[in-house]
Amino acid sequence: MECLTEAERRLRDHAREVAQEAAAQAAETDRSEQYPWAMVRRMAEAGFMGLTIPKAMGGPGLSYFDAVLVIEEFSKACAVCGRIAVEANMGAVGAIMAYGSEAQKRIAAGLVLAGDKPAILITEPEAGSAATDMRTRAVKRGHEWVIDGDKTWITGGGVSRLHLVFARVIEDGEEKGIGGFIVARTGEGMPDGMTAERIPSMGLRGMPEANIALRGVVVKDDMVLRPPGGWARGFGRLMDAYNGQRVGAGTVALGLAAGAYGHALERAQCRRQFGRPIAEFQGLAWMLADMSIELEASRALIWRAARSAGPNGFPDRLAAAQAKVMAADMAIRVTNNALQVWGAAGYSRENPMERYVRDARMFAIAGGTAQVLRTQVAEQILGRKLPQTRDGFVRIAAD
Ligand SMILES: CC(C)(COP(=O)(O)OP(=O)(O)OC[C@H]1O[C@@H](n2cnc3c(N)ncnc32)[C@H](O)[C@@H]1OP(=O)(O)O)[C@@H](O)C(=O)NCCC(=O)NCCSC(=O)CCS(=O)O
Ligand SMILES: Cc1cc2nc3c(=O)[nH]c(=O)nc-3n(C[C@H](O)[C@H](O)[C@H](O)COP(=O)(O)OP(=O)(O)OC[C@H]3O[C@@H](n4cnc5c(N)ncnc54)[C@H](O)[C@@H]3O)c2cc1C
Repeated sequence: MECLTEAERRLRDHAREVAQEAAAQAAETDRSEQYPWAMVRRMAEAGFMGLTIPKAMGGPGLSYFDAVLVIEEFSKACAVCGRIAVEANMGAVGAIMAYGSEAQKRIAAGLVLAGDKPAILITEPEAGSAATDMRTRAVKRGHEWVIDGDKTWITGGGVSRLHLVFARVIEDGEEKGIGGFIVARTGEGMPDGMTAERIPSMGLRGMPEANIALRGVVVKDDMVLRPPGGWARGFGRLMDAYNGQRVGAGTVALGLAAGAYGHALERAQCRRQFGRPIAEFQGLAWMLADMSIELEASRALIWRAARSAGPNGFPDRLAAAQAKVMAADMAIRVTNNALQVWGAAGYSRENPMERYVRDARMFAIAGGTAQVLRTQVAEQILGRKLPQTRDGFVRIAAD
């Protein structure tokens, strides 16, 4: 029941083949907590970085659905590589390809096709779920902008070259809305005014997460990303693009859960207790059955969301949120049960099950928590805003 075209199947099989190399280095990447540079070079050579970059910009111009097929294969093998494939095809690069000037698109395409995984800087210490409370400011000064603020939990902070910084736009002394600012690293160090401090994390340890301080970062006017509709609608249009990354993050959750399930299925058939394979015990057989059902359901929602890319070229907001919530919650259950199938051996750091469990935990937090995304789903199906501030409904009533 795959319903893939011949080209899609070929792409998926190619990714599956290269992902075997990612599998071989996944344990060492986790142990060393080092970004897998060699594997990223391999992914770039094989054409998996910048799949969604249009042909006019030197990319293959593939779809979000094609990217999803690739991300799932890498995530089964090494979830860090899966996340790299997400940010090299969605999120910041998607926003720049949709809204950027020719020059901006060329810069982004050049970096990503050469192997860069861009970073998206939204979250702040006091503005996580409430991202619109961000305090980072970009103040217009002549033909340039000066950015000051603090971002946190920035994936790839310190290794990414291309940064898309979300900031409050201050023009003529007035606040206009939230916009995107492109900051690219040209030399070895961080861009002037930007510093990264690594945050030790539970899973996906080969991917640096960082606090990023922005102190007087200067961005030329031609590196400002101007989504259609003006600054007042800037955040919403940037989030349109971000829906692509939500689908990508859900795909990593799906892929790593599928990887853990594959190991559990094998183990259940070769491990024997009471003189027979443990798969014969109904308690485990039903656990495996539930895992397969949840995986197929998640894949169906992810594929539907990836294929939903509307006229703006991005996946549908409701479909993306539904798919991400389902995949994130599912991955926690499936990886945990897969470890259970392995018994004590699953608890050992000498096999990948405990890594899958740690790696799965982030997807119900990052990219919109499972709670916040449920509210987004509710808003879409009810067709009404559900304000989260205490005075939100009072304000709506007053309008
Ligand atoms: C959107 C929230 C921050 C809630 O904040 P507000 O209640 O202040 O905002 P809203 O009024 O709901 O929205 C403002 C504006 O944006 C539009 N919008 C919001 N979400 C979307 C969306 N998904 N798609 C399209 N448009 C969207 C909304 O319609 C309004 O537009 P107008 O002004 O009316 O035009 C909060 O709900 C939220 O999403 N919080 C989560 C923040 C988040 O996802 N952060 C991700 C950081 S990056 C990351 O984690 C990377 C991890 S990885 O990829 O693994
Ligand atoms: C591994 C990882 C990678 C990340 N990468 C990036 C990145 O590259 N770029 C970036 O900008 N950010 C990134 N983030 C940050 C991520 O987007 C935020 O962690 C997320 O949006 C939640 O914010 P918070 O952690 O501050 O939690 P909070 O917003 O403080 O939430 C704490 C708890 O309260 C709940 N909660 C909050 N508000 C509500 C509400 N209205 N209704 C119900 N429950 C609510 C949440 O669900 C959560 O359980 C990353 C985070 C992680 C863990």
